[in-house]
Amino acid sequence: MTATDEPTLAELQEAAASQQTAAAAAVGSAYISACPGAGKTHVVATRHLQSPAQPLRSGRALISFTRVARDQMARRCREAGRSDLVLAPHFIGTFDSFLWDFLAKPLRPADPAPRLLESWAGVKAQVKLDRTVSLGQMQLTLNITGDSVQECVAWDLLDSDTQRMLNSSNRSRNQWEQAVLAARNAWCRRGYYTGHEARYLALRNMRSAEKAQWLLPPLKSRFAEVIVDEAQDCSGADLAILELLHDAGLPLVLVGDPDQAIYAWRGAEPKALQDFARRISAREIPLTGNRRSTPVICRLASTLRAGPRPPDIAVVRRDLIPVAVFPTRFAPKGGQHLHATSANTVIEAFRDHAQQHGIAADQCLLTAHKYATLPGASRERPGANPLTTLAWAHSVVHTPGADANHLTRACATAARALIGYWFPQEASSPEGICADLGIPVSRLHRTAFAFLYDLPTPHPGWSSDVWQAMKAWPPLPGAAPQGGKGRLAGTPTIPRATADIGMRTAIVHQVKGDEADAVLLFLPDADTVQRWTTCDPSTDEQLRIWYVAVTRARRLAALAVPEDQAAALTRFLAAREVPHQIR
Ligand SMILES: Nc1ncnc2c1ncn2[C@@H]1O[C@H](COP(=O)(O)OP(=O)(O)OP(=O)(O)O)[C@@H](O)[C@H]1O
Repeated sequence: MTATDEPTLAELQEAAASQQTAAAAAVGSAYISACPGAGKTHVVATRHLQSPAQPLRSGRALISFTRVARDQMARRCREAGRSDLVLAPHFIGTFDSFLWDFLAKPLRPADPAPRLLESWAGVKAQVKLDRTVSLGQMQLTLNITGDSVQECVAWDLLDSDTQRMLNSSNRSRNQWEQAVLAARNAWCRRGYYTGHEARYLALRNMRSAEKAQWLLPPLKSRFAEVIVDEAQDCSGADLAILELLHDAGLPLVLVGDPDQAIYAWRGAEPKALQDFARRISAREIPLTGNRRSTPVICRLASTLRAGPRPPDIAVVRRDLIPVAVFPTRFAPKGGQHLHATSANTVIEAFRDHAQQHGIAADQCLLTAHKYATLPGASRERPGANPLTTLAWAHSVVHTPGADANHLTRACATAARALIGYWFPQEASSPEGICADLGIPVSRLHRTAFAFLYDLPTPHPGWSSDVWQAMKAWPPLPGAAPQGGKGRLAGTPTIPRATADIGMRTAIVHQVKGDEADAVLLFLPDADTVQRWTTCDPSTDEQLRIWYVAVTRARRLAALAVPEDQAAALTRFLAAREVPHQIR
C-alpha cells in the first residue's frame, strides 16, 4: 500500500489475477459474477484448459448463447494446442444445441431423422387461415406456472408487418394460436424442430421421472460439470432446466453479469441469475477488475447501472480520455447525422476526435440500439417479401467487411430462392434436400453466393432480372424446375446504400462480448437524458443496452445526443464526476 492507503496498480492487478485464478479453480457449483471486461471468457477458457491431457471418462460442457462465443471458445482450445478439449467427452456449443443433443433429441422418433433448425425460416413453414403468415414470424414462448408448462404465441414480439396483417384478419388471436401450434406440430412430425421446441421438450422430459431416467445417466456419466457463459441471458425456462440438472447432481458453473441482461424480450430478467444462484447455493466468486476500459469509462458505466455501487476498478488502462459528448442533429434514418458544432457529420467529427487520441478508424466502433439509427447497416426485415430479403442479401455480399453472420444468412437466403425454383415440390430445408441428393451443403452455399454476387443491383423492376438469372444459373444435380414456379414476384424494397466509412458498425445486441478502442453510441431519442438520469436500470432495459454499449470501449467513449440535450447530459456527468467534454 502507498502512504495514502490507495492500492497501487500492481496491487490491483494482482488482486484481479487472484480473483481469476480462484474462479478458474472453483470446485463444485459456483456463480462467477463479473463486471464488464473482467475476463469471463479468459476464466472459462483457463478452467477448461486446466483439464488433464490424458483421456478422461467425464468431460465438461461449455454452453454459450451465440455461435460466435462457441467458436471463440473452441478456437482458444485449438490455439493452446488442446484440440482434444473440443471433442467428446467435452461439449462446446450453444444452449439450444445442448438441450437438443442431450435432453430432447434422444427421445424423439428416429424416423424421420430429427433435426434442429436455427429458425423456421430454414423451411417453407407457413400458417394459413384467411391470411398466410410464415411460422417464423409467430414466435412461441413458454409460460411456466408451478408444474404446468404452456406454449403460447408471444404477441408482443410480432413485427409491425405481421401485426398489421393479423389485425386485418377475421380470425381471432385464439384461432391463430391454434393454427400456429398445428402448423408447428406438423413440421415436428416431419422431424423439424427449433430452439423453442428443444426447450419445451427438454423441460417436459426432465420433469417426467420416467423420461428423465433415460436421459440423466448418460448425461451424468459424460459430464463432470456444465459451464453456462453469459448466464444472465437465461430465460425462466432455461433456469428451470438448469435447476433440474443441478438437482440431479450435475455441478453447474454460472458465469454472468446481471447488469448486461439485454434479452428481457425472451424472458431473461436481470436479477434472475442471482436468485437462481442463491436457490441452488452456488458459491459466488466475484471478478471486479476491469481489464478492458479506462477509469473514465468505468465511471461513465457506473451511472448506467442499478444500485449505489462504486465504479469498477480499471486494472490495466490508466489513460484518462474524457467522455466526448457530440451535440447532434439526427437525420430520421441512416448516417447523415450532423455534428451541431461543425460543418461535418457526427461520424466525421468522431473519427477526427479519435484520431487526435491516436485511435485509427479501424479501431472505432459505431453502435446504436436500432438499425435505423446506424449508418451503413441495413437490416434483414423479418417477414419481408422474398424479393426484398434477396435484395438485402445482395447488399450484404457487396458490403466490404460484412458481418460473418450476415453473410451466412445472405447465402442461406439465396440458397432458399434457388432451391424454390429448382425443386418446387420440396418443402424441406436446403440442408435436407442436399442430404437427400448426397451433395455437401457447402456446395449449395458456394453456388448461392456466386449467384447472389452476380445479380445486378436491386431496382424496382429487379424481379425480372432475378428470374432470368435463376433460369440461366447452372442447376444442382436432380433439379426439376416447373415453369414459373419459384419465381420471386413483386417489387423489392431497396436496401439503403452502404457507405464505406472504414469503421465497424453494429447494433448493441451484436457487439455484446466485443470491444474496440473507441466507441460512439448514438442516442437519438428526445427523452435520452431524462431516461438516463431518472430511470432505474434494473427495470429499464434501455439503460442496460447503453451500459453494454459504453463498456465495449477500451480508451474512448463518445455519445451522440440530440443537440438540445447535450448541456443537460454534461451537467449530469459533472455531478457524477465523470470527466467529459462537449465536442
Ligand atoms: N488474465 C488476463 N490476462 C491478459 N488479458 C486478459 C486477461 N483476462 C482478460 N484479459 C483481456 O481483457 C479483456 C476483457 O476480457 P473479456 O472480453 O474476456 O471480458 P468479459 O468479462 O467477457 O467482458 P464483457 O462481459 O464486458 O464482454 C480482453 O481484451 C481480454 O483479452
